[in-house]
Amino acid sequence: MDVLIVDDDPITRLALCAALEEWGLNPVVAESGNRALEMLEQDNPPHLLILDWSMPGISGPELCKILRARDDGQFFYILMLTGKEGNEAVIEAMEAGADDFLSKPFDHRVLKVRIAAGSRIVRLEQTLNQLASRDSLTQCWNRRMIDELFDSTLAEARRKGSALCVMMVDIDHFKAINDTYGHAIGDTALQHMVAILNQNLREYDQVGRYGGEEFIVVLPTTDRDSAWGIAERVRSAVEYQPSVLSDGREISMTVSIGLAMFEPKRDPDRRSLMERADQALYKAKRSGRNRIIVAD
Ligand SMILES: Nc1nc2c(ncn2[C@@H]2O[C@H](COP(=O)(O)OP(=O)(O)OP(=O)(O)O)[C@@H](O)[C@H]2O)c(=O)[nH]1
Repeated sequence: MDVLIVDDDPITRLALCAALEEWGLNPVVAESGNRALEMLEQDNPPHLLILDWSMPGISGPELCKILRARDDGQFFYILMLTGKEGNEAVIEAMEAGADDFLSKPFDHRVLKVRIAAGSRIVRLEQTLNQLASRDSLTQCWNRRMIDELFDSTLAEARRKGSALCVMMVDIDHFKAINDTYGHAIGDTALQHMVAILNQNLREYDQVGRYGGEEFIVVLPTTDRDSAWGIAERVRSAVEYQPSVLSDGREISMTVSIGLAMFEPKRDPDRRSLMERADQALYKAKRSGRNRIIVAD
């Protein structure tokens, strides 16, 4: 687990780094509150912080308040490690948003158990986050999360004037797979389908499970032609890569795809774009399945 040490004193930073490494953690350092803030705004920041109180620029308590006021849903466990001591300092630090408080000089064994307690809370929070945002069968985003990601991707496309496409992907005659092989094998087929999607999409494309066998894929910075290419790659991969069971049986599937491109004047929000993708999917189903239809 990454642990961010925020301290302006190089000796303390070195000592903390050595201790954390010894305890199997991965220290990351910032020499000021301002630098820490920059680092915490990047992707995948550390979620466990050891924070000094008095530093040039943003102080420890100020940094706590800034992080607690953010509404990006990121969780940080903050241990304030400071030369200050006494109840007043504890109260001030924890009112600012610190989760724990330790005075310098500190006993290494006490820091170790406090960090262990913080790690447990960070892991618990990560588990909760995973449960709340992922579909438990396929591990792609669940409906609530993909809606949220879709909204923010759409807002960004509108702001930057960049392209955005969405595809609704639905397995053809999935009921027949369940009826023929049973529900458990139907589940395996759904997992296979998501694996194929992940293999054929880019890192920044987002896949969500929208209903039983219906998936939505949000394709940022993608124009209609590129989106068509991606959709065709997915469609043919599903057709030609059957799900192989442990006993060697192969479950063949096909998918129908409805594709729609974001048009700022026409699409005030996610719903109208999805409706067009949905209508295109419906046409794909009605006109024979195993095909892609692009919305008008
Ligand atoms: N195994 C499994 N089946 C599911 C799950 N969720 C939904 N289903 C099944 O998915 C099937 C969807 O069937 P329909 O909506 O009739 O669609 P279809 O058979 O795929 O037919 P078309 O979409 O018209 O090609 C139903 O039989 C549901 O029971 C799931 O999590 N696991």
